[in-house]
Amino acid sequence: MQNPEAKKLVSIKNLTLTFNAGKKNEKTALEDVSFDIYEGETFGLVGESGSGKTTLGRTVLKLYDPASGSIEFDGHDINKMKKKELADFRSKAQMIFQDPQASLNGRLTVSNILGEGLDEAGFTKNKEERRKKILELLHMVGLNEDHASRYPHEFSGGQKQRIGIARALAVQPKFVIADEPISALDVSVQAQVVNLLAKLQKEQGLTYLFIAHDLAMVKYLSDRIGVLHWGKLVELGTADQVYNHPLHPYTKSLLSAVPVPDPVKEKAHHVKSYDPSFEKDGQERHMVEMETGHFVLATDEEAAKYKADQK
Ligand SMILES: Nc1ncnc2c1ncn2[C@@H]1O[C@H](COP(=O)(O)OP(=O)(O)OP(=O)(O)O)[C@@H](O)[C@H]1O
Repeated sequence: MQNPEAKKLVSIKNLTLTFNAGKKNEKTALEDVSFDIYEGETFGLVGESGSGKTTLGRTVLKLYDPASGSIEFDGHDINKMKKKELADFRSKAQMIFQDPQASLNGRLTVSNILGEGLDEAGFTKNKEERRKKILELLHMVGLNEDHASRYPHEFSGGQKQRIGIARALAVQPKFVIADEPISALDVSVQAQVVNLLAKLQKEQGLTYLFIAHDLAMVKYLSDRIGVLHWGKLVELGTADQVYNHPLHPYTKSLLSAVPVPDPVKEKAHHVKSYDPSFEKDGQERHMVEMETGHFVLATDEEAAKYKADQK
């Protein structure tokens, strides 16, 4: 948590969710899950495929009804919200999806995709203002005016994800669930999208629930991490605690699948610095892609070692 005084933005209590309840194919996807997400933090949620991460994200956005338990957003139970409160919640809490292609309407231009969000939130009084806001959103995510009239299929995966991010931010949310936002992207652009998310969080004071199966990336992004295993939260702690002193055997097994970077032994695939550089503990770092496909953040000295090792 960046600020120990921060208040709870999302509070999940004893959440249980069952698909196909009472049927032969009944499946309890979440069981008695409780945790809080504080304003301004990034909460990383990790677990293997099928552990319930996406289901949890969707339930927090009120896309699924839990069997029991509660979810509070800004102090209000989302399952007891009245129409106006619910509409407000829907714009305050947004999602960025794993597959940017599938989450963007292919029949709309980028301008209309972003404009739709602005219209929904009632942020556009007239055409000129709408156009200006669309350009602002494009610039915010590193795109430009020329991109506005194009369709999603005309963009690369990384650019599509930038549009997905701009779409989520059009309604000025406080809370963003990023559900494996870089998994579908080419490894060479993953770090750029992560940097963009980190930059936007700083600029706009966003709170993130960052869902991933890769503990290595989550460690660098998250203030705290929760580990889901078969629908249960088996570990919860600061990124450092979970990564360096895991308590649960499942977390340990997840970690053993994560290669621990060793500049001497492990060869890097690319050594790249991005602008703005990734920051950790107040120090600028290089994002280095390892041969295993994982990323590590390296100091100047470490990056130089990786580079030398590549030759
Ligand atoms: N709509 C649904 N109907 C029935 N079962 C579902 C549904 N959605 C998910 N499940 C089941 O619930 C469990 C949790 O799925 P979920 O998609 O939340 O996992 P996940 O951790 O996000 O996995 P992945 O990383 O593969 O996306 C799985 O066993 C899945 O098959």
